[in-house]
This record gives sequence, structure tokens and C-alpha cells, in this order.
Amino acid sequence: MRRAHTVDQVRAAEAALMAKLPEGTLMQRAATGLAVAISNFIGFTYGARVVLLIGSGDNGGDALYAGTHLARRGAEVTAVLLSDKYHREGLAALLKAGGRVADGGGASADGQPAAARAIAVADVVVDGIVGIGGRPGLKPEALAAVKLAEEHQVPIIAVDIPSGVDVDTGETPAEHVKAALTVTFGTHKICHLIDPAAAACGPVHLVEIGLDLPPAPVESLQDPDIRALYPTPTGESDKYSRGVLGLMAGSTQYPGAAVIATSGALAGPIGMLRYVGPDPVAEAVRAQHPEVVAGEGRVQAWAIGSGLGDELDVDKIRELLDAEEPVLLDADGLKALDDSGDRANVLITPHAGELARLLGVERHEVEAERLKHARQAAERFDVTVLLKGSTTVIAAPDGQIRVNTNAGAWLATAGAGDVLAGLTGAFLAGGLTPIDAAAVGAYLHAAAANLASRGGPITAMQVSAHVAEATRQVLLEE
Ligand SMILES: NC(=O)C1=CN([C@@H]2O[C@H](COP(=O)(O)OP(=O)(O)OC[C@H]3O[C@@H](n4cnc5c(N)ncnc54)[C@H](OP(=O)(O)O)[C@@H]3O)[C@@H](O)[C@H]2O)[C@@H](O)CC1
Ligand SMILES: Nc1ncnc2c1ncn2[C@@H]1O[C@H](COP(=O)(O)OP(=O)(O)O)[C@@H](O)[C@H]1O
Ligand SMILES: [K+]
Repeated sequence: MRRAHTVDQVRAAEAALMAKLPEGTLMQRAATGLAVAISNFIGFTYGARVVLLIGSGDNGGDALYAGTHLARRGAEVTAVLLSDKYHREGLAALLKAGGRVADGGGASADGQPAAARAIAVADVVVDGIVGIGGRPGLKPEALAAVKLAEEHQVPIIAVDIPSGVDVDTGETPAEHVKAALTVTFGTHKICHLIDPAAAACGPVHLVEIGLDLPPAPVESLQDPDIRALYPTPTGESDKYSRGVLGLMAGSTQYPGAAVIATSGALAGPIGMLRYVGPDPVAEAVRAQHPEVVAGEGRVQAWAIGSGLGDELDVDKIRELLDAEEPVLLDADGLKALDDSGDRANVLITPHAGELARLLGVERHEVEAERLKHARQAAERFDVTVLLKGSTTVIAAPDGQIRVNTNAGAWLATAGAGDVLAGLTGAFLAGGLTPIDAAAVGAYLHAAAANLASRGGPITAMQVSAHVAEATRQVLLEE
């Protein structure tokens, strides 16, 4: 499980630990881990040219002490002080180890400020501008230094967070660092897991510093969590006890959606699938998947909505929403959702445009503030929300948040959402709660896409065809 905590939680845990340790211990732990990560990133230390962008707080302190470690091992370390306030002891240590300070202002012999010259030829720039104490955005001097690094294609390693992003929401309302690597301490922060900020982090490396943390408000499941949750059949299982899913998807307008959603559902843990829809569509489904049973019958859960087009029967869908069995509601089916009734068993799977419509806001607002809008919809409709996109955000009505970050961008292909609806519906039918079904479905969907893609284009049917192998890899891994 990858866990992300809020700034307040991290500060409280830090204060409790600091009270028990000699002063400066935590920063030294952080800086040592940071120095190792920087060395590993560059691939060498002796002679490496490292520029540190130093802001006014402890984030700069981390960078200065990491620079000190590197300078002691022969790196050429230059600190660029972006504020009159900076970590004095950290800078003194760096200078003692042979590092230097480059002036951002005065021109040197070649007419360029020393800081600009150092950045232009650096192997790496370390962003110690702000950490968890930062507000979104970059001040002009910091922005100029960051732009210069980008111009010269010098990779930036972010200390704790890419400066300028909103740490607790993952929003990026203003200019920010785009890191090639982020080295964080103690726990993940929410901006590491939720886009658009997550995309600005690059890979995130976590350095343990011994914090004792409370339960995390945001979690991201990993292989062992998926393995523990997967409804694996036992010797006692039969096709009914494994779960039967009812699928109401596709239409004469979009028959393909029924076929694709079926392929997703059959790749899940269920024992049987019942397809409910127009006869010609049911024929198309059975032509591809002869194991499907057509027509209504007893089911443990429903997946409703993909490709229903204008042929949706709102009354019928509302009747199923009011029934006891859990329902996954996707795409056109979302038009039947209202904010009345007990919907604790309902999981909705909108993309940003569909969620925007449900909430009466613009799509770009949802994309910019994914966590906020997913939470809002969960609360307003009393449902679990799986918001699709580059990072999938799952919000339960009780406030729990899960995030899926393993999807590659090749997954953004027509029909991929139908596969997800069928597959995730199958986990509901297999007995998982809406939030667990959503998390396991999104994870295996993305893992299957990555297997199918291996860096190249894919179709939705190729995604469903790789779910079995992705599942096998997760279940059989030690
Ligand atoms: N917590 C832990 O467990 C550990 C924490 N550690 C490290 O400490 C870091 C937190 O340090 P921190 O508290 O000193 O805050 P930090 O982010 O460096 O600076 C905030 C200052 O910057 C300013 N400022 C704000 N926004 C700005 C902006 N957009 N652009 C420019 N300036 C801006 C603002 O000052 P102001 O402008 O208000 O005067 C504010 O006071 C943390 O991320 C981690 O790296 C590790 O060493 C050990 C374990
Ligand atoms: N940039 C992206 N990176 C990774 N996955 C993405 C990205 N954009 C979309 N996805 C995923 O691709 C799928 C697309 O679903 P959807 O938008 O419903 O498409 P469709 O309606 O054509 O099936 C979802 O699982 C979504 O999370
Ligand atoms: K930073």
C-alpha cells in the first residue's frame, strides 16, 4: 500500500518524533537519503556538477546538507540562494565541504550571472525552493532559474515535492517545477499521487525517516493489496458462488460496447455473466463470447450504462439502483443517477466530462481539481466515484480516497472504459465493496493495458485479453 498524508499530519508526526531525537536528526536522515538518490540518478558523484536552488525554509536545508554529502565525495556543488533567508547551518556545512555559492545577480567575466552559468552546464538541478511549507506558484527568481534548467535540458530533482504545486490536493494553479525525480521523506504527500501534480513529480522515491503516522486519507493499492483482496475461487466454489454479473450495456446504436464490456467482465472473477439488451446486440455478444447467458435472472451485481446511447431505460435503471444488489453505473447510464435514496451500494465510473455534467461544472474544472470534484460527487450522490483519467481517483461517501497511478497513456483508447466497467462490475459481483472493487478493477485494467502495450498502441479488446495474464502475475507473485 502506498499511503499519502496531509501536510498537517506530517508536521504533527515530525514534531512528535523530533521531541525524542537530538536536534537536526530528521533533516540529516532526509539529506542522506536525498544525496544517495541524487548520486544514483546521475550515475556518478566525483566531478558531478550539481546546482542547488535554495529557498527560505527547511526544504532548502535538506538540499544544502545533501549537497554537503555530495561535495565531500568530490561533486562540484553550487548553491543558488533565492531569498535573503536560508538555512544558515546548512550553507556553512556546504561551504566547509568545498561547495560554493553562485550569485544570481552580478555578471561575471563572460557577462552571465554565475548562477545562470552553473545551471546551464549542470548534470542536475536540485529543487530546494519550497517543500510542504510552500504555497502554489514560484516567485520570479525561482521561476527564472527553473526555466533556465528546462531550456538547457538539465533534469531537476525535486526535494520532497516539485515546488509550486498544491501539496494537499494535487492541483497546479500556477507555475511549478516539473521534476525528473522527486525524493520525499517519511510518507507520500497527496500531490505525489493525484494529477496534475503527480505528473510533475516524475518517479517518486520515498526515504524513510521513522515518522509514526496516523491512518492515511489517500491510499494507492499495490500488488500485495490486490492479491489480498482478489476473490480467488476455492475448492468449494461453483459458478454461482463465485458471483454472477448482470450486464446492461450496448445498444443497436453502439453494439460494440456490449461486446467490449463483456470481454472485460469475463476477464474478472465471476462465475457467470447474464447479458440484458436488444436481441441483435445479445446475438453479437454471444457470437464473440458463447459462454454468456442472455436475459435477466438472479445476479449478485449489475454493470449498467456503457454504450446505451439514447436507448437507456431510466425507470428500469432507477429500479435497479434502488434494489439491494450493488450497481456499477457507467457512461450513458449516469443520466439515470439522481441524488435521492440510499446509494451506498452504487459505484459510478465517469470520465472528467461525465463528472462535470453530473456536477454542473466545466470539464476543465474537474481536470484541474480532480480530488475535490470526486469527493463532491461522492458526498452529493452518496455513491462511490471512480473518476477515470491519467490518475484514477476513487472517492467513497465516507471520505476514503484511493488512487490508481499505474496506467500508461496508451490506455486512453475508445472502449477502454467499457472494459473497465465490465471488469470492475465483476469484482462487485465477486463480493468486493464498491471502493475495493473500484481499486482492484482500475489496477488490473491498467496492468493489463501495460502488458498489452509494452510502449506501443493498443485496442480495448487487447486490454481485456491481457487481464488474465496481469491477474496471474499479481496472484502468483511472492
Ligand atoms: N516534515 C518533516 O517530517 C520533515 C521535513 N523536512 C523538510 O522540511 C520541509 C519543510 O520545511 P519548512 O516548514 O521550513 O517549509 P519550506 O517548504 O521549506 O518553506 C516554506 C517557506 O517558504 C516560503 N514560501 C512559501 N511558498 C513559497 C513560494 N511559492 N515561493 C517561494 N517561497 C515560498 C515561506 O516563507 P515566506 O515567503 O512566507 O516568508 C515559507 O515559510 C519539508 O518539505 C522537507 O523538505 C526534512 O528536513 C525532515 C523531515
Ligand atoms: N492519459 C491517460 N493515462 C492513462 N490512462 C488514461 C488516460 N486517459 C484515460 N485513461 C484511462 O482510459 C480509460 C478510458 O475510458 P473512457 O474515457 O470511458 O473511454 P471510452 O468511453 O472510449 O471507453 C479509462 O480507464 C481511463 O482511466
Ligand atoms: K522542493
